[in-house]
Amino acid sequence: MKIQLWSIGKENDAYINEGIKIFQKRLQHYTDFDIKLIPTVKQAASLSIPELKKAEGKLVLDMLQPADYLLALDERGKSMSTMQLADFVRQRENSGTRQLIVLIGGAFGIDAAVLQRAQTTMSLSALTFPHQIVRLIVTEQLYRAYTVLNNEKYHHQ
Ligand SMILES: C[S@@+](CC[C@H](N)C(=O)[O-])C[C@H]1O[C@@H](n2cnc3c(N)ncnc32)[C@H](O)[C@@H]1O
Repeated sequence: MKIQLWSIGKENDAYINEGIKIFQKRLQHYTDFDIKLIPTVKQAASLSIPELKKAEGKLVLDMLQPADYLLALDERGKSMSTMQLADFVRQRENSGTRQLIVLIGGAFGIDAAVLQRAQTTMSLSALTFPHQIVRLIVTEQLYRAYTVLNNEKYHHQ
């Protein structure tokens, strides 16, 4: 299964990038994993927040393939333990999902139309994190999930 982490927003600051690269490299031992940063829409400054969310949502919806499984990250979503995340990944692999898209929203979150398209919406906690930090957490948690699925020590040491 290919996993793509899509994130609306700018390049990572160097200190975040360093961490992401470490876990991205480790995760790539287990699965085909890639990160795509989606720049916000050009006219962002002239849009209201709902208009901006809708425009960003349209960008994402246009990029998705019908068979893609969409896991949206939203603080109001379903919370999962690491073991539940590992189970989720296993289920996706067993169900023949070819591409799992993990989506991180922009500064104002993910538009309702995209949340509706998502098969699963996951919360990392009730706290709001900056999207760059979410990129790092998700990359590490996916790596952690794969170490669980492969009976590696990382999660239990
Ligand atoms: C700065 S946050 C946007 C917060 C926005 N005000 C909202 O209410 O959704 C940017 C993105 O990071 C992700 N994010 C931040 N905190 C999160 C959390 N606790 N759980 C899951 N995703 C989170 C979400 O994808 C969110 O769209």
